[in-house]
Amino acid sequence: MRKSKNFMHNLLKTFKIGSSKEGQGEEDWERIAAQEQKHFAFEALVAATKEFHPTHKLGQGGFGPVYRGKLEDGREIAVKKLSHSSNQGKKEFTNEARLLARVQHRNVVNLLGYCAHGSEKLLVYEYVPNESLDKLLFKSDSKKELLDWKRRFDIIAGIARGLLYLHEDSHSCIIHRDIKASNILLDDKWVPKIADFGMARLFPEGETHVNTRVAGTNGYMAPEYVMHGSLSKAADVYSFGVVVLELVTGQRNSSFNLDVNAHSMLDWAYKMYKKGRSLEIVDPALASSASADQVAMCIQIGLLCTQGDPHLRPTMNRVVVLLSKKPGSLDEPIMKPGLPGSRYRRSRRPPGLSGSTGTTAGTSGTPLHSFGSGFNTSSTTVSTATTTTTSNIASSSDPHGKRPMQG
Ligand SMILES: Nc1ncnc2c1ncn2[C@@H]1O[C@H](COP(=O)(O)OP(=O)(O)OP(=O)(O)O)[C@@H](O)[C@H]1O
Repeated sequence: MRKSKNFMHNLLKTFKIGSSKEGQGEEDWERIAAQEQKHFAFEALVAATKEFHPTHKLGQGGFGPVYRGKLEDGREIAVKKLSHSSNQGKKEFTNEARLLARVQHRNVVNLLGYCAHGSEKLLVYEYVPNESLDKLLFKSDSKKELLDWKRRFDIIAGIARGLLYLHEDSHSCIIHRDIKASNILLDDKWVPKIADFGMARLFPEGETHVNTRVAGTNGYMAPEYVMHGSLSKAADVYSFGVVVLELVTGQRNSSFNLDVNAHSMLDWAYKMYKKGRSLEIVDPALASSASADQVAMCIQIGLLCTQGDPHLRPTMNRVVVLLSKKPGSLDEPIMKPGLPGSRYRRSRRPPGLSGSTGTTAGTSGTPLHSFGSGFNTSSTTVSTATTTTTSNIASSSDPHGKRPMQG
């Protein structure tokens, strides 16, 4: 479904994105926007957020604070306020407005409207109550318990559908460029919503990749993008694969420390998979809820998506199909994750060959806890890696682990 062209047009005009015809005054777009009910009066947002009261603050993004609010009609909203000081933020802010105005999908956060009031610029979203995935997965053990396997699997499937929509089904291809756990919001029914389109790019029709300056988050960026600025849908697929493995392991890729011989969670996951011990990487919090074959399938999908060669990664279309299939019919990941040094070098084994190496044990419906001692991941030892992974390449200079947006 598309949002109305008028909404898009008026939004662009509001933030002065693109060209605007001379002579069309502010009254014009105010009038049309009011008709569409997409333009929010500043006063309404002030009232909804109790004058942007600190207790209503949900967090601080790259371009400014986000506040929770309630409109007079009862709708709950999240309001992003552009910081006056941030030039970088202004660019991301307008980019987010421009791209989100084009999309509408169950798994993409819904932009309800916008407000420009003097120097104030604000975006108004549906409020997504269950916080971002990183807060649940990495920041508190009690919250982690809320994410049983069924929820995690549904989250994986939902993000996959949202990304497929952005890549293939919205009216032009959108590459998100910053898929990560903190940009996945969860609603009251645990439906995942892809958020934060500050760095997203519209992709030229007919192009398979473009070269661009690197901007993204450590631990989630594909090696060909980090090393060569080569951006394609496969870069989002890579980041998605990282999120899948983070959901399975409960470990953040960029700050992994369970195994001193592994450079990152991805490196660890791949090595354990190759040893046929992949169930040992599963988050202990999932012991009673996960089924081994479904978990094994997700590990394999995560590893397929994070292969160093972008051509070997599945498309999001393929991922959605794989997730809907019965486990056991997947290709083998034939290449290690995030290997910039051996870019495009293929294994002699053809893709799709399912050899015995690295396959995971499990029969249909077998609960994970019946696989015995596999959960003691801290005692795992693996051979010394000679490869460098994405998380080692990207420097970590800010608390968000985010590289600055350069272009
Ligand atoms: N629609 C929403 N509903 C509920 N919470 C939201 C919504 N949008 C954003 N938030 C919360 O507001 C905070 C800031 O979000 P924002 O997307 O601006 O930045 P971020 O992703 O945390 O950081 P960065 O910009 O560095 O990636 C986050 O904690 C996020 O969970």
